[in-house]
Amino acid sequence: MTAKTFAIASDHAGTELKAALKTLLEEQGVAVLDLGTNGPASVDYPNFADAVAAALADGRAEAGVLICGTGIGISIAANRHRHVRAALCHDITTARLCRQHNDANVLVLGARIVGAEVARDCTLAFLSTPYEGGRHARRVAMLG
Ligand SMILES: O=C(CO)[C@H](O)[C@H](O)COP(=O)(O)O
Repeated sequence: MTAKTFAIASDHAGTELKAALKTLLEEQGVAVLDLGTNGPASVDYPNFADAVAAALADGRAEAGVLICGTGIGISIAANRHRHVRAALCHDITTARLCRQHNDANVLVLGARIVGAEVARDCTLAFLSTPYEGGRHARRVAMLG
């Protein structure tokens, strides 16, 4: 992943994890565009998936991180956008393979499912793993 700027967003279930991952990304030299939410008030995760999708579409960011309670709803919402390949990851292996095989451009995490250390490992793997292309390119092209 060669993204210079990551867009990051979560619903109310993911604000604490979002803050931690924002710091982690910045420590890795990545610029972070924080699209909320930033308080404890209950919000609707599709709006935050749409915000990250819009940032990718208009070039404000090259990749994204999305977080909700399970990661499921926000990944469903994100993948409604044809330019988004959002991957819900639960461990370092899925975070690595979603880059190598799927050229995922959005990492999705469930804040109520994975612990903070696993989420950090997933983020670092996502950040550091390049897309392999080759046989995967034909399949990824079929997604768009
Ligand atoms: O995981 C989620 C969607 O997939 C949401 O974070 C979850 O549904 C929010 O639930 P609640 O309103 O009870 O906090």
